[in-house]
Amino acid sequence: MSPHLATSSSLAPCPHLSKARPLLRASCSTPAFAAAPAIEARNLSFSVSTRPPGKLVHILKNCSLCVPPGQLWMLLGPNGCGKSTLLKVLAGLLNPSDGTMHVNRPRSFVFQNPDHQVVMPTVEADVAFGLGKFSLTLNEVRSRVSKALDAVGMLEYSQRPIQTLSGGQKQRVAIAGALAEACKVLLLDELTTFLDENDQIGVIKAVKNSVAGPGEVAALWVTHRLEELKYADGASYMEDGRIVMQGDISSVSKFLKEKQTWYN
Ligand SMILES: Nc1ncnc2c1ncn2[C@@H]1O[C@H](COP(=O)(O)OP(=O)(O)OP(=O)(O)O)[C@@H](O)[C@H]1O
Repeated sequence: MSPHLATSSSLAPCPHLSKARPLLRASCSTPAFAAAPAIEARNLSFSVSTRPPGKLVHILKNCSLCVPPGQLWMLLGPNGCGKSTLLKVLAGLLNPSDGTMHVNRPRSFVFQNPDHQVVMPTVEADVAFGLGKFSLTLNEVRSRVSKALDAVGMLEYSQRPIQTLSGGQKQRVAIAGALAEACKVLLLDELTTFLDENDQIGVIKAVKNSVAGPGEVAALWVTHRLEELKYADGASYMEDGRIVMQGDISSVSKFLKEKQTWYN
């Protein structure tokens, strides 16, 4: 399942963005995106064919987005609008039916349920788990594990049994595992859904710290929670399979506030 790779570095503006709405600042052709984007999608569509009578269901419709390296972007939208599907397409877990994309490698997908991503008995062993495929010395493994755990604020937990961790701490260990493998893109699917407020903030801060580090990591974070928007560098808002608005946080927040006013 290899995704289509785009060769161009510019993004066409989203065709579904109303001209009356705030400026689309996620276009890779704007000066803010002078660096090559870490994630670039152009007019991605994804459809599935249902069982008899074989109707084609269009889940993603011409989605374009752009995330620069070293930034955290959020993907927002109501239930069922296609956020997780878009993330899975970007992760290479689903093949788009149309459109092109480029995602820096290695890329890591972190799932919603914290218990689905930790596999080893201790924190340190879990973060080191994926490093077996590289030819690293023991010292190199230790160094990568320590740096990754430090980035997510979990260094002091390195010897802890995994089952003693909270959900958010498990998420942070999963992110550390990706960082230890020098991942360039983190695709994060509603990580905070099952977490209490403390754990939620701990995970967001861990992701912020990961993208702020020297590795030029980019993160795309799917969420329902508007209060998480303030931690992001930018956001895309989806409805019914389309990205209808994207840009910096103040533009997206203003757009969402106006939208609430329209509905109330
Ligand atoms: N394999 C599939 N076959 C049919 N419909 C699907 C399939 N996968 C997803 N869908 C539908 O596509 C839509 C988008 O699903 P998706 O999980 O991407 O939305 P979402 O925005 O992440 O939702 P939520 O916020 O509730 O997690 C939903 O209506 C879902 O039922």
